[in-house]
Amino acid sequence: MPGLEIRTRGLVHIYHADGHDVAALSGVDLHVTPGEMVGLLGPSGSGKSTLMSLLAGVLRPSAGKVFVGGTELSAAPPRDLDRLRATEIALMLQGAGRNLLPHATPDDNVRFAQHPARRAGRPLTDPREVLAEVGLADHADRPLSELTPGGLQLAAVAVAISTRPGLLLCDEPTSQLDHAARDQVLAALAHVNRTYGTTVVLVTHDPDVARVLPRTVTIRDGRIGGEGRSGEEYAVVTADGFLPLLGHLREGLPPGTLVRIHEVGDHYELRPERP
Ligand SMILES: Nc1ncnc2c1ncn2[C@@H]1O[C@H](COP(=O)(O)OP(=O)(O)OP(=O)(O)O)[C@@H](O)[C@H]1O
Repeated sequence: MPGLEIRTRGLVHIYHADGHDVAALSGVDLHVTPGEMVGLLGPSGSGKSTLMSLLAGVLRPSAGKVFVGGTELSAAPPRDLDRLRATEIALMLQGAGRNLLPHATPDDNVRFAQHPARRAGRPLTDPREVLAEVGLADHADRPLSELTPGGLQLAAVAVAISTRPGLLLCDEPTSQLDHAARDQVLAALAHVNRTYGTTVVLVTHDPDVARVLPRTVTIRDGRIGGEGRSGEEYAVVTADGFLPLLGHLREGLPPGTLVRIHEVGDHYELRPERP
């Protein structure tokens, strides 16, 4: 199916654990157009995995809205969410093994992942063809134990794309892989994005991966802290008119710094008051 659009409005997610509330996301407004390939960056604990779970309909937001394609996930009944996850939205969890049946072959894994879509009568691609697309044609019938870490991750990609989803969400798909395997996994994701127009969102900590993506979104403290487009870094004005400082500016402008903003021709200058 064609790529799905993502829109979030004021997305807030609070975990309640051990009598504490943890605000993982504090107002995220994100728009991803159909067929985009976007990297999600940000320090550990900034809320990336939480955002992925909300985009997959695995979690419901505490406040705000999530739209994927024509569906408001934040309001959809569990049955609709189950159907979407079985057919149109694929979530690759961090760690290839969490996405695979350990005692089955790659071919069996793809076939198993296609089962709900098959029952729903959707047309499906032959598992062999799906595996060939990610470069695993020769490993279709091998036990998973014979696959390299890169091979396992490619098998997880095959499982994720087995129903030709419109949205592919990947949580750190290249972590703990050597450079060659990382590039193979990235190439497989880029192939799916280019060939089928699948919208791809992937979390990464790897600057080399971020560099080759057309767009990156950085999450910081549960908010969008900046965007990168073709190697250029941008701050993004929030829906309520705030402008987060980009990482390196934060160091020079500690909390409480008074900053004057001057309009100079076609641009603006920030002038901090120095004590
Ligand atoms: N199930 C949970 N219960 C309670 N708090 C949670 C839970 N999951 C995540 N958190 C907290 O929510 C915040 C955001 O976590 P999240 O996993 O979304 O961040 P992340 O950016 O994906 O981190 P990492 O890069 O380490 O995977 C963190 O403070 C984390 O401790």
